[in-house]
Amino acid sequence: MSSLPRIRFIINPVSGTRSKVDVAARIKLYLDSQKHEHDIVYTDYAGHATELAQAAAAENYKIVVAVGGDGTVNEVARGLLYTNTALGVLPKGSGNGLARHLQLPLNLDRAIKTLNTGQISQIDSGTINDFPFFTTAGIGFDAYISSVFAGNKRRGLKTYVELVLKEVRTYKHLPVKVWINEQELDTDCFVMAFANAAQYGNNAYIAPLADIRDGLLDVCLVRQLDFVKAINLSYCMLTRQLANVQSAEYFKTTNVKVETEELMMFHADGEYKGKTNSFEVKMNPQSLKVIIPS
Ligand SMILES: Nc1ncnc2c1ncn2[C@@H]1O[C@H](COP(=O)(O)OP(=O)(O)OP(=O)(O)O)[C@@H](O)[C@H]1O
Repeated sequence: MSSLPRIRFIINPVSGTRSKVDVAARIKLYLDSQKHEHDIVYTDYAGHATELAQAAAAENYKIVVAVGGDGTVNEVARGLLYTNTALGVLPKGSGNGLARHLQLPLNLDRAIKTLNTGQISQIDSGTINDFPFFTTAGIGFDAYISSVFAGNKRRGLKTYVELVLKEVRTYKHLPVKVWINEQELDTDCFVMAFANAAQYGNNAYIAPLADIRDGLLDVCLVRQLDFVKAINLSYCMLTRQLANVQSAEYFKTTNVKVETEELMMFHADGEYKGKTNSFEVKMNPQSLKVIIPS
């Protein structure tokens, strides 16, 4: 039996908006077979990627590569938390927030080649009510958008922007109580984003100061929003200026608690998780190994 380090590719066959290139053929072409052995498995259902990743970690695979969008990355990464197996990413989603934050190539062939030459690095992860996240979690408007997007057959940035512009006019802020950095705030909340990585994906920077290795959560609170402020906020997100705009408040912390009278929606890495009225968000420093460009 060969003693080369092993890589498992976990492909989500339903992710992505782009044409389906033959990923298996590209891996065969560009992965250095002198350095690694590899196998490829496909997910059969939502949640399957976590089981496949856990099994690979238990068998001491060196790297498990998520082939899909941030939903697939989340499922694979969850299965690798606190193990010796590193996460790789071949980005195939519409946002690719973690891949962009880690400066991984978005081009498939170059992303495969990075696995030959890359280095292993440790990053933080977070949890919202015990659901792990690696880029962002949130309550309020962004969770609402995740819930609508989840039921939408059309994917991609254009669909997402159209949805935000339509829904922002009618979505209402709610009163919340927040415990953060030994402060207690009674405030309105249109959206509260908890960021491990700087962006949602698509270079929309909700937390431009976020460092994925600092053990800290970057929190962005927007108390109220109207259409004009929303345009300004979107511009600031795309130009990395959100940490110092008037319509948003920005905090760095290790954990946050939020309580609401009315049920509020929440998401982890853009996946809608449900509604509740009590939230606890925490950091898990240095909890995941990832492979990044050298
Ligand atoms: N075989 C499968 N059948 C149905 N759903 C699956 C399958 N495998 C994975 N999933 C689910 O597909 C969902 C979407 O995956 P992912 O986020 O990777 O792609 P995407 O939605 O196209 O990308 P993006 O979020 O960037 O738009 C995940 O929540 C995952 O649970």
